[in-house]
Amino acid sequence: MARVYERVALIGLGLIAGSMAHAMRRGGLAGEIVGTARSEETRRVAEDIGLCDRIVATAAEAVEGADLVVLAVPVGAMGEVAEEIAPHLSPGATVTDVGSVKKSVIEAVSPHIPEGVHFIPGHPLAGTEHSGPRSGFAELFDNRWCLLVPDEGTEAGALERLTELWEEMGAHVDVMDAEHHDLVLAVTSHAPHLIAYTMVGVADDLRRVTDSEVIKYSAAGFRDFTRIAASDPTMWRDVFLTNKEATLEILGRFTEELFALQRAIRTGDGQHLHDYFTRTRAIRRGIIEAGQDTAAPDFGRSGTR
Ligand SMILES: NC(=O)c1ccc[n+]([C@@H]2O[C@H](COP(=O)([O-])OP(=O)(O)OC[C@H]3O[C@@H](n4cnc5c(N)ncnc54)[C@H](O)[C@@H]3O)[C@@H](O)[C@H]2O)c1
Ligand SMILES: O=C(O)C(=O)C[C@]1(C(=O)O)C=C[C@@H](O)C=C1
Repeated sequence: MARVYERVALIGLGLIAGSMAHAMRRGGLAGEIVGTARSEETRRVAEDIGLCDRIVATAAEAVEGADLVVLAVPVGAMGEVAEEIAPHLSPGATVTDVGSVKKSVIEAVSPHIPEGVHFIPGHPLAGTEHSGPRSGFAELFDNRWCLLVPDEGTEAGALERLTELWEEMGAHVDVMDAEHHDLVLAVTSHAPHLIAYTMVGVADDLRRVTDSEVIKYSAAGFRDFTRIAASDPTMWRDVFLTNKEATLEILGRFTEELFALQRAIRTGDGQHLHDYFTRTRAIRRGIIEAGQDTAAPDFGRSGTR
């Protein structure tokens, strides 16, 4: 047992906070885990399944005496939660978040952080399409990256302690600046989600138009799209609204490439298609060879809200 924090407050009790609760329990990393969620139903479910040591009604109450506060709500709600908890934070406490976008969360949260409290934004690169208090599991972060976004003023000791927590929860930790984070994630996560949402929408429209069985007989690749497109609508609405610039930049590039491939198909330019697919295949093989294919196993959990 390696206790890293005495009292951890989890604000928002969904997939990520729930998985953190399970992972902290697995490693004995927190003296006490206090949780809160906006909805009474979520708090009741969390209470029923014993997700935390204590469930309280408000975020203000949850952070009292906590040496770590984790904001695990949709990115669009981070600012209002930070404002609510600010007067109740203990001096010397660390506030972190797990939001999928970093620049906008920093802009929304930082102004509320009092003097003497450390704010170290974070983002575990691990998730599923499920959400809610029942969806979390201890293994979610095993062998996955967690990116931390300290600034020049971040106290080394506070960063070390948060790094230790994530490592003890199974993750590899890297440090990145917010702007770079948002661009990288636009490529690796945000644009792919939008493409999946679009592809499933197109198939659904087609089914209505032709009355064919597009979805019933969908092949494996499309099934993967439907998994991704089942992700939480509120979370993803907020991701696109807050990572607007980087996502639009990547979608612009994506559209250009798509047009080039479309043209190659129309003109019968097999060489272009073959070269393109050879290049992308090499990327996948490179990832496997470098041992970086750390996709988490599907534990088949279903989520409720
Ligand atoms: N799901 C993923 O794959 C994933 C991965 C990494 C990071 N994240 C990020 O983690 C955060 C939480 O995501 P999750 O998947 O755990 O979500 P979730 O939907 O499972 O849980 C979100 C929690 O926040 C609460 N909440 C929602 N709106 C709120 C508001 N306005 N004020 C207070 N509480 C509110 C909900 O009641 C719920 O308890 C998000 O910022 C998301 O971007 C998600
Ligand atoms: O596996 C999934 O379901 C995910 O989409 C997880 C995923 C990702 O894109 O990799 C989604 C959003 C996050 O911010 C981090 C991880």
